Amino acid sequence: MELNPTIADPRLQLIATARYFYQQGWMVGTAGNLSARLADGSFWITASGKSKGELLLNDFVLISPDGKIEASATQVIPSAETAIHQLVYRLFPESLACYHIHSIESNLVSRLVEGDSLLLPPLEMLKGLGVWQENPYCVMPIFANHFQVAQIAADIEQRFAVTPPQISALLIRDHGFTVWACSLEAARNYIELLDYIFRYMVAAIRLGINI
Ligand SMILES: CSC[C@@H](O)[C@@H](O)C(=O)COP(=O)(O)O
Ligand SMILES: [Zn+2]
Repeated sequence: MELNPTIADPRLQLIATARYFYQQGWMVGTAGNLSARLADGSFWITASGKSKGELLLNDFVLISPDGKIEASATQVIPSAETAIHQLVYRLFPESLACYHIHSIESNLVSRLVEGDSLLLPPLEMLKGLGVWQENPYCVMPIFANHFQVAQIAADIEQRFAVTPPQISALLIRDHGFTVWACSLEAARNYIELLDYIFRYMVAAIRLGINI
């Protein structure tokens, strides 16, 4: 089936964003997945196993809010991490985009602590993530990277029910990170801001600067 773009179809924007993330080295070797939610609560998500640098319109699957496939081209299956996107849209219904990337620095910083929280340095860049405080104390949740993605989603749901995240982002140890936002542009900015913060942390440690 050929899936034609329609008005308010986010797929072309997701294709451009995925190409940009791929060029940054954040989605190499088919890694990562992007989704965008529509007004009716369904969301377009990247198909599984596609090179994110050269996505086509047919490399997306439309998922209903309850997780059913509403539309897809033949021979594509939704991202293996669809359950996490679905959960994000359920927990944060104002979100219109959810992006997941694998950057080297996100994996390095996920090993800086043994616990389940990463303290981010009090950089000005935190304002871009919505943290407007003098000397901000901002902690990012870390989740274990289970082989079963459903287990990662269950862990996220359980933890966020008790402790909502300070920022719209989560880290999966030795895997990558996921952000969500109320627009596609804001989600891209969150990815860039966190990448900057993680690169800063790695560079600071290399220089022996206390973070
Ligand atoms: C390099 S494969 C990585 C995958 O296992 C997964 O973590 C990922 O981010 C991409 O999975 P996908 O099913 O293509 O959305
Ligand atoms: Zn992943």
